[in-house]
Amino acid sequence: MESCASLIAEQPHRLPPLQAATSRRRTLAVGLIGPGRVGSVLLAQLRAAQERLLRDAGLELKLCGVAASRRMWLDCDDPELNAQHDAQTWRPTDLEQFAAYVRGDGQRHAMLIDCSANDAVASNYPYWLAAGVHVVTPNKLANSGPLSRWQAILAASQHGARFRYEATVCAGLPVVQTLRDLLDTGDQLLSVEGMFSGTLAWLCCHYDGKRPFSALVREAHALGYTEPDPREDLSGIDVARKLVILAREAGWPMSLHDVAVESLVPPTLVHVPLDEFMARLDELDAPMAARLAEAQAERGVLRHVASLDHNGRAQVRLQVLQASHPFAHTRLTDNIVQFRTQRYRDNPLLVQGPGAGPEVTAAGVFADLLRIAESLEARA
Ligand SMILES: NC(=O)C1=CN([C@@H]2O[C@H](COP(=O)(O)OP(=O)(O)OC[C@H]3O[C@@H](n4cnc5c(N)ncnc54)[C@H](O)[C@@H]3O)[C@@H](O)[C@H]2O)C=CC1
Ligand SMILES: N[C@@H](CC=O)C(=O)O
Repeated sequence: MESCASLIAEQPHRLPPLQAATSRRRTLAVGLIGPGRVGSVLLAQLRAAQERLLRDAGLELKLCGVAASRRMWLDCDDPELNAQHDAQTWRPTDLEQFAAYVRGDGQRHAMLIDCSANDAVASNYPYWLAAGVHVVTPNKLANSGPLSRWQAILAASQHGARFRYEATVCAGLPVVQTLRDLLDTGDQLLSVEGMFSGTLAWLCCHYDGKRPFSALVREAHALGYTEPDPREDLSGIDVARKLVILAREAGWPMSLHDVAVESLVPPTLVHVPLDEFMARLDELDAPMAARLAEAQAERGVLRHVASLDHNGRAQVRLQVLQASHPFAHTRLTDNIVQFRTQRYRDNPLLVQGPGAGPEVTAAGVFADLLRIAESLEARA
């Protein structure tokens, strides 16, 4: 990855018939942090949509910069600068400088998209929002981390700049927005139950004893379903974060330590470096074979299930479900979220579909960008 131009390569796209020119032309300067599996797909999606958005919606997306953990590239969208070698070579990552560059003189609309899984990046959100820069992210650490930081982010987003994070829960599925709509229209959340891990859903569907569990984890990692460190998925922490995000959305001041989590990571592998964990993945095979045998003896299936209720009870665990259970028939990376509310007390509201993978996650982030863009006033 040497140049920004190569990070956001041209994508083929079909154009719909020309529509009326827009009366509300807006420019949105965008900086992307974390061009990994999700971030690089998002860049391709944005690049592919740029011309259509300008023509059909009057929205000019200016892709101003990309920052990875050690290197950043600025001026991505400036053809004149792109033609000059120097402007396109990387420089060491400095997020303060990066944010200032994307924000510009403060007169234009600006947005930072955090596609990292990094806590230090999330710590910047209150400052970026306070400086008028919109923030969109699939990174769960801000919403499920320290309560005081999350409250600082909410406070900073009350003054104009907006913060959106739909893809933090079940990737591209409309889960956060569905809950927001229920609450904003006066409903009350009673409980949430479901399957919130695309990785664990995929592993449970594929694990029938023919291939070792470790081989399937490696495949899920290669497919981009797992977190950068798959222990986040296997330990149940990633799902616990999603429960905390939904609980806080409902106004319940919950934290990670309030969630009872069953981990599938053997204690001997919890603290080893990621490389060593991946090399020793086969240590998961015997305990998982025992869990599968238990499920088969009960004529059931293994499913990774989580729940949260209005009394603050929250848990994440691997369960044996009978074939008659609605969660037993999910496919591939399917997530299910079952909201029980005052209105949907007897017959819960369900959201279901693929809950992991770079394409669907990037699209969830992109949709957040568009919702913010819809609310922007005309400004060059
Ligand atoms: N893969 C999926 O299906 C889903 C992922 N997510 C979230 O999306 C985010 C990205 O996931 P992946 O793309 O799979 O991860 P990844 O590991 O492929 O990419 C992460 C990127 O962040 C960059 N990065 C790390 N620390 C940084 C720092 N301090 N400053 C700037 N950049 C930094 C890395 O260089 C890398 O490019 C994570 O927060 C993950 O939880 C959310 C929903 C679904
Ligand atoms: N690793 C996560 C990705 C989405 O949050 C999962 O598998 O659900």
